[in-house]
Amino acid sequence: MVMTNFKKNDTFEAEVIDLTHEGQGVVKIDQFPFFVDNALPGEQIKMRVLKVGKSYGFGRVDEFLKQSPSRVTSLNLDYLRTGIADFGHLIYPEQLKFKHQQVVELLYKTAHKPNYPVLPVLGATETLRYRNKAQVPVQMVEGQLTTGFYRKHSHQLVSVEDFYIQHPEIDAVILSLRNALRTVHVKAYDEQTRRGWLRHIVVRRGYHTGEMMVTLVATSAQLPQGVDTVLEQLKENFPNIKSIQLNINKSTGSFILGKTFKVLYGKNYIQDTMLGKTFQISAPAFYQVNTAQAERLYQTAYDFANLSQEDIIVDAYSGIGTIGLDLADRVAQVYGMEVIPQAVEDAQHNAKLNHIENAHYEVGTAEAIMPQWLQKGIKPDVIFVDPPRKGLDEQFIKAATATNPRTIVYVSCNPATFARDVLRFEAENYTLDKVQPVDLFPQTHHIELVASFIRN
Ligand SMILES: C[S@@+](CC[C@H](N)C(=O)[O-])C[C@H]1O[C@@H](n2cnc3c(N)ncnc32)[C@H](O)[C@@H]1O
Repeated sequence: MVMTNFKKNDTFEAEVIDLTHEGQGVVKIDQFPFFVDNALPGEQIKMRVLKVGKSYGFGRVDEFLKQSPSRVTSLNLDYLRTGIADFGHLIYPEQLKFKHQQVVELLYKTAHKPNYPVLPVLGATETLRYRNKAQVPVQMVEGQLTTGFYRKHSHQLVSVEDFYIQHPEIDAVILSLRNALRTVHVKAYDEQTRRGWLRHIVVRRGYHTGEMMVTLVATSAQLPQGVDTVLEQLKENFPNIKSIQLNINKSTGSFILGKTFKVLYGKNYIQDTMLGKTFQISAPAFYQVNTAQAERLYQTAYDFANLSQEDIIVDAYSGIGTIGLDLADRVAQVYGMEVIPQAVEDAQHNAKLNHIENAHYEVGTAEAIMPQWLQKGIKPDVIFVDPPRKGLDEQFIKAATATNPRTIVYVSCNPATFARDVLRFEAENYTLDKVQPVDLFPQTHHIELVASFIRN
């Protein structure tokens, strides 16, 4: 019988038998599972019970009795506590094995495909300091404006100066800004009292160009005294900064960005290149955070598509047009759709910037626009989809498959929703062909993949 009369602070000696997809160790005491931070499979630990629920509990490591040879012992544990690097305690080759196994298991459990031959994960060369974007919360800690990251599942700020997986110039801008804002006594927003001005600092940096954009997310358009001088100094110290913007977010919710942007310095975008094409990226638009690995991801997507010069292509969930514009020279026409209007403006501008005349982008949801294109008689040979974490909408899948493309190439940042969508494509007579995970997020539990479906 499963024993459930555990109490807080009970201690047990146990072996860690597994890892959850978010990087917690799994321990079973009398069949009852506990999830334990900073514990790796194969490790023997003395575990202290923190919390007990009906069917599982949480524990913490009081002492390691035996550590795993795959453990990174030098990791600053704040990176685990905040989730900045929730796999950072595991050596990189083991991270890749675990991510591969996760995709195999999801295809088995959700899509009923035992032992699917998922290709080995394309690992990154740069496994640290690779992120081209930071979104850093700001809070008053002991009376001082502080930048850092929230402790997992909370809004309690842990002060961080070295963000470990972000480009060092991004960290330097955040630190310099924090120090200067302290000198002019800017107050961070307080979620309880709803007072204070600054909520987040968002920094983007083009991987190939080095161009930087700094966005201050604040509660009002009125700059507190001294901020204009701080920003003047910042752009002098960091000549790579080409854009400084203010984003107004008055809400009480947890969305980082509000709807209104105001340019304080320079342009309302920065530029970067991907696979040799130039892209304008505006503040609200999506741009993959690991450019080097995203280039390998897109290259794999093109290889899976077997493109020919006569092909008509749909680039669904197109963002600023990266997937469609990088391949436009190799095909007849590209049609893209995307829900964020500024991203579509970027895509249209990016087509011009790269002298591309055969790419057309529309604002709207993929699930609304794909049925319209079906009605209009657009007949794509290949459809690329790159949805957010929630995956594809059923209405989109029905309309997309009804246009009868020979191949559908699916770029996914969430293997769980991808596995669900595999069943939906199979119901419409498309068979899963190749699955290639690509690690865009070293040191974290996130995994990206590209897959192809072939018409039966
Ligand atoms: C993972 S990003 C991919 C963007 C682009 N393909 C790239 O590689 O940079 C997903 C994109 O889908 C957009 N999006 C979210 N929901 C959408 C929907 N229902 N219809 C169309 N686009 C949507 C987001 O704004 C975002 O730009």
